[in-house]
Amino acid sequence: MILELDCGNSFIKWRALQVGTNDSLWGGVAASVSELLQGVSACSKQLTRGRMVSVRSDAETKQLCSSLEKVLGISISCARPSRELGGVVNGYDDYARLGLDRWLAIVAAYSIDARAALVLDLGTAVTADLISASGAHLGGYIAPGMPLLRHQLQTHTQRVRYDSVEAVSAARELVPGRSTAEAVERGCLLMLRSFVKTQIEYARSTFGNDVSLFATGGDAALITDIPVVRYVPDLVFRGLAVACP
Ligand SMILES: Nc1ncnc2c1ncn2[C@@H]1O[C@H](COP(=O)(O)OP(=O)(O)O)[C@@H](O)[C@H]1O
Ligand SMILES: CC(C)(COP(=O)(O)O)[C@@H](O)C(=O)NCCC(=O)O
Ligand SMILES: [K+]
Repeated sequence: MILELDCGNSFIKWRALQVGTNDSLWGGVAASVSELLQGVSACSKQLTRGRMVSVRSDAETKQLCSSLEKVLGISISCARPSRELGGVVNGYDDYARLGLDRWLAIVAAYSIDARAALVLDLGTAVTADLISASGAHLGGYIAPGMPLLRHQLQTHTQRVRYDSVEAVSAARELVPGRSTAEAVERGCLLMLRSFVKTQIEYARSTFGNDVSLFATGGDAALITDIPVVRYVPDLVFRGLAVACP
């Protein structure tokens, strides 16, 4: 079995796959390395190798990779930047600076549908990337995601305070908020959704209606009701399989 790891800025997503399939028998979301090891321990005996993508610093990525290799007794290959992969050409002036999670999501989107696409990834940051029908990455956008939006308000004000239980129930609707939790959660959610809708309008004005809209990331569920957005939770993992076959 192969261990796949996607190290974002907030969480490490992982899953274990039977080699040659896309069916994961185990998987999870870990906030720390110890939580990751705890989760992986259920299937660690069956692992034969691993592959990893990380947007953390080179030093942290290297350290994480080598400690996992040691503990699990497998070798782990790490996705590296490239100018071209799977028929997609990286659109950055300096291709190595494009976030690897963005790059792999783009490559995966094009491997699913070789046509023009908008790829949205909603995590710590929210990113939007455009690909032409011929596989040219046109570039993209980076904005704060939900965790950063609410955190900025809480850290730069004195009275914006509420607990996580209030936050969960506040976000169920979008009508004007009648408490701090409702006002902030709905305000941030509206910002996020407006960003996404603007990206969709831009993609349609660039490519016409012949464009696929992909969404992934831990907060993608917040926008999947927007018509024709295709939610692919494992988009980054699918790209990782192309980068590290
Ligand atoms: N099981 C989960 N554990 C943690 N966060 C989750 C989970 N499911 C959804 N989320 C949401 O995912 C967001 C983080 O998304 P993610 O794509 O993991 O970010 P990153 O790649 O930046 O680490 C959080 O804001 C949280 O609301
Ligand atoms: C934009 C990101 C911070 C998104 O990270 P995430 O929200 O998935 O943790 C990451 O892709 C990154 O660090 N990119 C490097 C800068 C760039 O893509 O231009
Ligand atoms: K992201």
